[in-house]
Amino acid sequence: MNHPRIAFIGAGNMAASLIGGLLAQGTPASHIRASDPGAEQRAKVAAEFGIELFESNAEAIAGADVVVLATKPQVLKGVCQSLAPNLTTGQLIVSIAAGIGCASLANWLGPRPIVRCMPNTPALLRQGASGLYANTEVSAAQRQLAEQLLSAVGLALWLDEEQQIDAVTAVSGSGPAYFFLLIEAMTAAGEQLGLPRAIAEQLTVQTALGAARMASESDVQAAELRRRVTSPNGTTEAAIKSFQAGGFEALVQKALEAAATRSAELAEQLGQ
Ligand SMILES: NC(=O)C1=CN([C@@H]2O[C@H](COP(=O)(O)OP(=O)(O)OC[C@H]3O[C@@H](n4cnc5c(N)ncnc54)[C@H](OP(=O)(O)O)[C@@H]3O)[C@@H](O)[C@H]2O)C=CC1
Ligand SMILES: O=C(O)[C@@H]1CCC=N1
Repeated sequence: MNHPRIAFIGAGNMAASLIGGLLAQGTPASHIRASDPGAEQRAKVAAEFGIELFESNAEAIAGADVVVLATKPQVLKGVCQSLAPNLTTGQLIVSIAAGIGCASLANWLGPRPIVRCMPNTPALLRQGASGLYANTEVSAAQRQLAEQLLSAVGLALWLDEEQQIDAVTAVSGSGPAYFFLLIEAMTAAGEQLGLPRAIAEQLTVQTALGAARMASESDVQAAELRRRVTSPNGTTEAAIKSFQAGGFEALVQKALEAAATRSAELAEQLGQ
């Protein structure tokens, strides 16, 4: 297999998840480089993954086919402006930053092939989910390259409209945190009901895993899978009625709208 050379600008949480997933999929460590200003962070990532880390962004991107922008959105403008003179034609930019649009990136980097992507941290286990959007400078081969990169770490779906990235951010980019919150809450509730914490946690996590696998692997819709657990006038019905009395679906809708709105706000505040 022809492995592309990938440089990560910023070696924080999301970059580490992608790097771990790529290595697990078989990308050689010699094909992945990263840069980060923190000496401790560089040492940690180098020790964990056996890849080369750089203090200088310019050094990290030398010879890369793909440059992944993986800093916080708040510092991205400066990062792009200082990176621009060091980029070579043909290098594909993949930005994973929330909010920041292709037009802003092209303003800061110059007209270039840019893929905007919203991944998520389960990429570490090659169970990620990403939405991708390509600007008009991206060639068919580069589109394939971006897809190869993201599908190596999980599901990768192309979007027709850039604006849809806000919704992807709300659903799957931030999504793992919602499930972790539910795991935390169910564990705490199990403990309140008299289980030792470790048992409550193991049961909760295994239940989440089992439910996700059933939803993913069976042909049956989630609503039907739920119905099969819910005996008439039984225990599940009691719990679900309680969730719904508290406005569960409306609350989820509101939470995802807040995430999408924040993504659009980041674009407005930081995209100039
Ligand atoms: N975390 C997630 O689940 C997801 C995150 N994203 C996006 O990924 C991006 C990174 O998020 P996340 O990994 O959580 O953030 P982190 O803060 O964990 O990682 C960003 C890293 O970039 C470093 N950095 C800061 N300035 C520079 C610079 N000038 N050049 C190179 N590196 C720099 C930071 O160092 P220092 O800490 O010293 O400043 C930090 O180590 C964000 O844009 C976010 O929107 C997208 C999808 C999911
Ligand atoms: O919370 C954030 O802003 C980033 C983007 C998606 C997940 N984490």
